[in-house]
Amino acid sequence: MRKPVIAGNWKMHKTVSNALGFVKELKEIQLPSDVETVLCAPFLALPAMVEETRETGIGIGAQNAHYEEQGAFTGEISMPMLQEVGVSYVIIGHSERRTYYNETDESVNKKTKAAHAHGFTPIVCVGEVLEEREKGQTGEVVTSQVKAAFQGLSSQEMKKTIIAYEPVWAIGTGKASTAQDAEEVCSLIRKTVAGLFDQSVADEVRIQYGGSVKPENIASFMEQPDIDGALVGGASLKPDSFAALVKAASAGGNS
Ligand SMILES: O=C(CO)COP(=O)(O)O
Repeated sequence: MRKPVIAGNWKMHKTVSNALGFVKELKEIQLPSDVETVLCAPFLALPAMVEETRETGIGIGAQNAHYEEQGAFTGEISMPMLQEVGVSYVIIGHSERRTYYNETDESVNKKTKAAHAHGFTPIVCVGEVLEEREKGQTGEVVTSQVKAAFQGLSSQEMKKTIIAYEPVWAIGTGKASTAQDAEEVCSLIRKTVAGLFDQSVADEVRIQYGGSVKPENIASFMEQPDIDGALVGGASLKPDSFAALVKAASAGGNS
């Protein structure tokens, strides 16, 4: 059984005090223990969030990191820096970073390896843009991103990696993929992992859907056999909405 994993990606939202206020409110809500719960926050908020979530079961993640340990990379943050403050997850290859910050399949691969080398759980994002979907290239695009991202990983590293399938046209648009279309791609991703490694690795790896996930539509995604959770932007910014997502992903449902 794969443990469902719900991760909030706050993107460039929340000051340190906003972030702490969120966590304090979230701690007042009883969250199910059968769902892995992660908050990926701006770098500045991470140390305080790690402290505030100790012994809560809530994991804290960064939204990016450099693959080099240190060096002349003005403005960047390295994995050892994140490791020291107690961060456990790192999002890699988000489409916004691929689009605006020149993230490539090659840098995604290097970052994924670096994340494992420092004991993080990477959340590696893949997904097609609208034009690729319209041309019927979704399968081809996503397969090639998966192959490039995980080249050279050990089976153990692959099993620990979380893959987030985020069709770019569904991000922040309010137009989520249908659950069936998302399942089709997530199933293809799992088959691709089986081809790169083996079936037992593919059976363990967790695949999230991301793109306009809300408390109202998350159940339809969680019902799919190859979807093990969600990576959520907008709907993760308020504690009650985020908690509703986590509860809906529990085997107990959202009742
Ligand atoms: O990009 C996303 C999560 O990484 C999805 O964002 P939205 O949930 O706001 O569509």
